[in-house]
Amino acid sequence: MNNKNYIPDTEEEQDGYVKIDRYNPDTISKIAEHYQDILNLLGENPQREGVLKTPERVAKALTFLTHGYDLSPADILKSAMFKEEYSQMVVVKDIEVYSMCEHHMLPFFGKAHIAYIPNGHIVGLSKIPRVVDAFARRLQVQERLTNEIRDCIQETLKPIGVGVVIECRHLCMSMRGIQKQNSVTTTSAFTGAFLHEKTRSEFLQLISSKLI
Ligand SMILES: Nc1nc2c(ncn2[C@@H]2O[C@H](COP(=O)(O)OP(=O)(O)OP(=O)(O)O)[C@@H](O)[C@H]2O)c(=O)[nH]1
Ligand SMILES: [Zn+2]
Repeated sequence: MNNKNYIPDTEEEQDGYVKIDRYNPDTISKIAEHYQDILNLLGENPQREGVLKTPERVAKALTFLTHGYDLSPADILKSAMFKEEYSQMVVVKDIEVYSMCEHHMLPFFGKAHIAYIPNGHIVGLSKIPRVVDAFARRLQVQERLTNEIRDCIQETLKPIGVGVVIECRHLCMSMRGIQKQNSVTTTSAFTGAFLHEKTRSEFLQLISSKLI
């Protein structure tokens, strides 16, 4: 897998990535200590009752919000692949996405729509949103998130093609910076059959239809 965000299996594969003991109390309290300083630097009184436990809360929240670093999306898919002769498009749409932009560490959130055409194997449906989460719960840009999901499904399940569309709002563009409240960013990534107009149109039509 040509992807630097994957959790490496061996030391040699690490390529600069440090695996941390995410839920270790020492790690949480180290992060919390930094947040105590940050509160001070921001003009808050860290001893004020309401924010006394805030550094620890933030540390726990950030630990959760980045837990994707500990997951191997390929292994998630491999855990539920089944031999099946279904050869039509499988679409899982409206998957909630919560991620954080790597530039400002502010949330971006929205929906992912994912499709693949099986090539002898299908995957457990829940594994697709799990793969989305495994990549989203890291510091990201929407474009890389989109490509990583596509590449993981293509390389692991080896389907006839994969389609990924993600639509998100970025808080770094609404709460601050340019302060545009209604802009939505759409990204897409395709492989195989989805590179052809007809298949791609079917996918785009299915994700925009309201069947239920
Ligand atoms: N392409 C892309 N850009 C992103 C994403 N999330 C945030 N950004 C952008 O990252 C850019 C960082 O630009 P900089 O000029 O270094 O940062 P900045 O001074 O805070 O920029 P402004 O947001 O324009 O105030 C901004 O244009 C953000 O809108 C993303 O998922 N994809
Ligand atoms: Zn940002």
